[in-house]
Amino acid sequence: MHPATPVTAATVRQRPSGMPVHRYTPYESVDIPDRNWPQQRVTQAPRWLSTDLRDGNQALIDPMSPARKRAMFDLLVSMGFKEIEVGFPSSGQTDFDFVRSIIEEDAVPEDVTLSVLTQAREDLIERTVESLRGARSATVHLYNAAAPVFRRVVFRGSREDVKQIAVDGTRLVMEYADKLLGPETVFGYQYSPEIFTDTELDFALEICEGVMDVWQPEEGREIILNLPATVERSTPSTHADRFEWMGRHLSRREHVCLSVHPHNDRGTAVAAAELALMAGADRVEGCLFGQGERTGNVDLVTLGMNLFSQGVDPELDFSEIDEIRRTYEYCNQMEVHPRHPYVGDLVYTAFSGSHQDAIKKGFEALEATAAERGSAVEDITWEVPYLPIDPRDVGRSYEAVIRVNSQSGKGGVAYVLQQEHNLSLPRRMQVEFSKLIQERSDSDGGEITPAAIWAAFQDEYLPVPEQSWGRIALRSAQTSTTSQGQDALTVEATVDGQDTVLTGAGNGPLAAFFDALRDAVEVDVRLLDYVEHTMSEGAGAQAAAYIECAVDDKVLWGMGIDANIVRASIKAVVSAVNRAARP
Ligand SMILES: CC(=O)SCCNC(=O)CCNC(=O)[C@H](O)C(C)(C)COP(=O)(O)OP(=O)(O)OC[C@H]1O[C@@H](n2cnc3c(N)ncnc32)[C@H](O)[C@@H]1OP(=O)(O)O
Ligand SMILES: CC(C)C(=O)C(=O)O
Ligand SMILES: [Mg+2]
Repeated sequence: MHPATPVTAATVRQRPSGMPVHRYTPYESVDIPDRNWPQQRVTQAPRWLSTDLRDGNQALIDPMSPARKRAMFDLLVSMGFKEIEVGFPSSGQTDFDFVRSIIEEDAVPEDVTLSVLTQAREDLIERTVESLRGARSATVHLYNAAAPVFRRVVFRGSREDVKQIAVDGTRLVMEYADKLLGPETVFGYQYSPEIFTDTELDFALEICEGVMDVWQPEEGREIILNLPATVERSTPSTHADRFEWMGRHLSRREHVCLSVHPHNDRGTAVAAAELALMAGADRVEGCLFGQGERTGNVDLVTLGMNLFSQGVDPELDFSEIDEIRRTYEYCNQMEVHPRHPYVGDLVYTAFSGSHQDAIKKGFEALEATAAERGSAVEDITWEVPYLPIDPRDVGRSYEAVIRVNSQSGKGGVAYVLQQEHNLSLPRRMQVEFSKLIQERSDSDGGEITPAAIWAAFQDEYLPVPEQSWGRIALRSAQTSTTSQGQDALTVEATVDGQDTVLTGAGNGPLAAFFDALRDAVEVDVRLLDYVEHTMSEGAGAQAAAYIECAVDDKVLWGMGIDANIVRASIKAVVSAVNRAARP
């Protein structure tokens, strides 16, 4: 026996990377030992705000044109977003005009609230509120950075100074809203201490309280406090701790809509949002497919679909996910990665053998359960290995679920033949044929398309007359009964290039054919296994016959398709005999 060499800490010798680790500091944890969030579950959709037209748009090399903005806005509305951040109107004419256009063209449904972002500067606030004239429902979203480095280098002021910017900004928003907006506008307010993630918790709380003292939230007058991970710096768990801490300490909590706005710098924005919801957040801001500054905002499609896959209605419609993706790509001129959760080209595809086998069995089991219960497959709980959701629920077909390459096994090949040609190959025949496909993919490399699989299958088992090969080409077959009660068979065929009539008798048409082959063709055929099934229903239906036999000293499968099951099985024997002589 080969002596085992245990892998232990003593034998694994990783080495220091040599990278400048000393330049970075660990993120501070939160002292909240009785945290509740790990026990919580998200059982309903949060309020969603799409910031595709603001945070997403501001991160584009080429910001969206008015036409693209409009296409994005219409998409968001059609998906069911009720809060949409439509721009930064004081940034320039394009954003200002866009906000005006959707209001003036009455493109905003009654139940949709527009949100617009501004810095806490009077001229910008005035212009921002101005852009909302005539809106039915609108929120001004004011932000200023609160983190120490921003206080020091951007605002060059103390905590008190930075808090004052937020407090004054809030007062100015209220004054301009009173001055510029009429009674037709239901007006709301949102404040974000930007860089919340790097802001001391007590100061984030203090600044939010200062803002609330001005806005005076109460019954029917909520305030949205949005705590952004402007740059994601912590683990999702610490982020959740910070949300739980804020939720516990904020006054007037029942009038606060606590909102989470994760960016994805560490690649964990989705987890950060989910854990923040467990920690009490009410609302999520993000973008479709994670568009946004640097590594993006949190991906609202993944978040929503994660809820869906847990049986929670996301209250956003993803049922035509490819349509959403096309509009996203047009508007942002960005491509969705082939592995992007729920939508990428490859996310419902298995190449590897054991996955394909399990998926195929999963589909079969699902159909069997549905039949047993007398329900449609769409109405029973989804449970197919390796597929977290049914691709059809997001408008995808099963076409790409299984694709075949050199890593694929029998399951994948069998699945393709089943799906595309209604052929249910017996298990040992699957093994036989998949070896042939494997040899091909090993020698040619790359993927083997369903068309190529079918061509190989036909060539091997069902040669078409124009390209037929092998010793025997069948032309016709008739059965009758002998005086001794046996089955007699008369077969017209070309054997080794000669037109021949073969006759035989036996216990059943197959035995009769074996008898004929022994006498006239000098091959000894023994039946080992036989499987048949219909390929479709109704008149003109075809049947498939699969025969495993020993032809002289070779064991192999043959296959025949015909409207008549006897002819299908005769063809299957011919297929096996021909294959036995194929080099
Ligand atoms: C994390 C985020 O996504 S925040 C949103 C970021 N998005 C954008 O900035 C896109 C749109 N912005 C713009 O087009 C421009 O910034 C404008 C037109 C709004 C303003 O441009 P400018 O007037 O040139 O100012 P700029 O944006 O460079 O800001 C610099 C000044 O504003 C101050 N400032 C920055 N943010 C804020 C704020 N939130 N509140 C108050 N003052 C602020 C800075 O301290 C600086 O002041 P200083 O000139 O006295 O040093
Ligand atoms: C303006 C704020 C909310 C922002 O986008 C961020 O901090 O990431
Ligand atoms: Mg942001």
